[in-house]
Amino acid sequence: MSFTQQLSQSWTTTGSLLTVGLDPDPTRFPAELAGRADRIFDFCRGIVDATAPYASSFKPQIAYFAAARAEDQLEALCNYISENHPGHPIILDAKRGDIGSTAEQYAREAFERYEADAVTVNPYMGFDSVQPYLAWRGKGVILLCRTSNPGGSDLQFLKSDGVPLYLHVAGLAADKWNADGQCALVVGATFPAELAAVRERVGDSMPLLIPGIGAQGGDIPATVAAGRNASGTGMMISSSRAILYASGGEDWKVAAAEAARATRDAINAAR
Ligand SMILES: O=C(O)c1cc(=O)[nH]c(=O)n1[C@@H]1O[C@H](COP(=O)(O)O)[C@@H](O)[C@H]1O
Repeated sequence: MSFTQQLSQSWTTTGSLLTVGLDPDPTRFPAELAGRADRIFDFCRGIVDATAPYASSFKPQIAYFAAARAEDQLEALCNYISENHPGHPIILDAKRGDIGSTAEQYAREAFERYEADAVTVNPYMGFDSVQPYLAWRGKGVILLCRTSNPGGSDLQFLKSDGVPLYLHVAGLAADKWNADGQCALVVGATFPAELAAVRERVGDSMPLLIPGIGAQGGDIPATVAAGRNASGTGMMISSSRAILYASGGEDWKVAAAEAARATRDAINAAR
């Protein structure tokens, strides 16, 4: 089954458009995990099991694992999610971008080493830098379009032929690069007007990964109104810190579950 099909199925079976972002920062872990060799894996496993009933996918952020020399724990986590929550696709947030020969290695890293279902990719270097990911048939390739951070405007809002760069990216993804239906786009919840413009440009079938709710302050009703497709789906609405660190105490799993449930419900109330 392709990533897009997995995602649609997961939206239906879980009744949730929430993606739980896995950005494990050991300085914010609960005291009970102190001193454990595999504490990054243990923390993420606790979060995954607690939030799976309220989420449709998981998005591990590779930098948190690599910075802690914990890529082995990311591998173990991806295996754990596939085995224990097989209906929840894994989106590896890596934001890679490089010439084709190097991109081939990044694609192997995402799809062979970590067995991710989709990966985030920076499209700035053009089609030959994206093609090696698309060569993995059925895998999702999620291209940065209008990112959630304020500095994203520095380049993404520059106009060419009267059209901002982020809409050129949306157009390329929709019209030229999506021959096998593998493309999706990242658009921040912090920019609902641009989110609406991207949805209008790409139509109903392209999934949008939407970070920026929770810790970055994006408005959930405005996000859903701008980003949903005609069936009220089409969105992976992602939250990391607001769920992961809902409590730093003994109740960390219960608090994460409650934050995920509340976020799912707020999204569904706006659909
Ligand atoms: O690709 C992403 O996931 C991403 C794109 C973007 O435009 N903004 C953004 O915040 N992200 C990621 O989404 C997560 C947001 O985390 P929280 O702000 O804690 O929910 C981080 O892992 C970011 O790297």
